[in-house]
Amino acid sequence: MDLKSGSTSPVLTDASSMNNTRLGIHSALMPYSHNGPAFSPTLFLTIPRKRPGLLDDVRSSLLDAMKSSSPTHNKITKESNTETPQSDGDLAYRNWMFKYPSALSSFEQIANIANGKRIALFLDYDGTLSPIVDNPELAFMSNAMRVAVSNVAKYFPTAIISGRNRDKVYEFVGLTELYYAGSHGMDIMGPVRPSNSDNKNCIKSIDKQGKEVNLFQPASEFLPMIDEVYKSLLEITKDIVGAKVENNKFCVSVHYRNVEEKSWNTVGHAVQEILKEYPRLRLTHGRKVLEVRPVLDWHKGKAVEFLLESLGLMDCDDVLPIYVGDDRTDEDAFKVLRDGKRGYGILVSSMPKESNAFYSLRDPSEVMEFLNTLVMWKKRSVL
Ligand SMILES: O=P(O)(O)OC[C@H]1O[C@H](O[C@H]2O[C@H](CO)[C@@H](O)[C@H](O)[C@H]2O)[C@H](O)[C@@H](O)[C@@H]1O
Repeated sequence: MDLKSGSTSPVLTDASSMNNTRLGIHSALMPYSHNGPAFSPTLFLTIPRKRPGLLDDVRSSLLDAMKSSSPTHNKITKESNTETPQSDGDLAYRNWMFKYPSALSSFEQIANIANGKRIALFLDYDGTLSPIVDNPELAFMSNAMRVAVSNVAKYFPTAIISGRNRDKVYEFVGLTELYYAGSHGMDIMGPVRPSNSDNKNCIKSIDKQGKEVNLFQPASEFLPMIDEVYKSLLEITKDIVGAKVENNKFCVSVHYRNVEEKSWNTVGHAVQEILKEYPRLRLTHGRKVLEVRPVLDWHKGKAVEFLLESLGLMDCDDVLPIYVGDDRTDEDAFKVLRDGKRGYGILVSSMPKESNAFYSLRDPSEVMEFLNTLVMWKKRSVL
């Protein structure tokens, strides 16, 4: 693969730095960017030096970030599997939807733009295909959702891009016809292409069906380090009631969803203590989860570009990538699509929040409806 100089910021997406310019005409109507994939000559980020004496600031800002990492885990309603907004919140949500219209009510607009184009679909897993639940081991997707994903994959190349261990997300989804990227895109199983044959991070492998595939693991050298950190995190958090550490192969998740709020500081502090020993690892945030990952210029947005390239869809004017996700880490993918003026990010959220996405869906049940609508539209258009 051709490694070109990177244009994507290595800094985690921050609402205040987002380009919120809402274009009168959707950027997907504009010509595609022909800049090619934004791969850095070196994948490593520059580690910013912290000024000494800022530890307290760092700690309190970590706690603030932990508090704002996910809407309060309100009771999940049986019908919609959503974290129900308050009634004030409803008004705020409706106002927010002017900026991020529903991908369902805007479907006709999306379909008009997609007309004559090949859609490539990228789906996050947790909070997008499966509802957010207290126990990450039980975050199953429904059978109806599985059927919807399977149907959509019959018409469009479809990939799941998750923060989880790739094997784990495959176990949850269980569909062989998809492409899978785990560890926030640091573990991609995709098709073999001549373009990736000379990339040192790519190896040919055989998938569970015996098909030759390409395995892209840009963080492979971090594997022993991540294992070590996983064990240390298990040890250091073992007395924090409700804390859960998950090994996601090239990153580690430290869940605090089930930890009493008064102990969140203890969780954050424990993770920071471990990280002091590992300057080549960094901390990012998900929904009530702290994630430890390599200081590597690689994220879900780069994974989208990598997959588009691997599928031979990268520099094609007639390809429309759509990425559906709910989390901060999905913002990297939304940003890549927005900055590249190629396609749509769809944010799954039942709460207003700033995003680089163009459209919104409220919860996984709306994601399923959107997937089914895409399939119906495609079926009609091929008649
Ligand atoms: O990229 P994703 O597929 O969205 O994965 C992100 C993280 O998802 C999981 O954690 C989240 O979902 C859990 C189950 O609903 C929930 O309990 C937790 O609070 C959420 O943060 C997963 O367990 C993590 O490893 C992923 O990184």
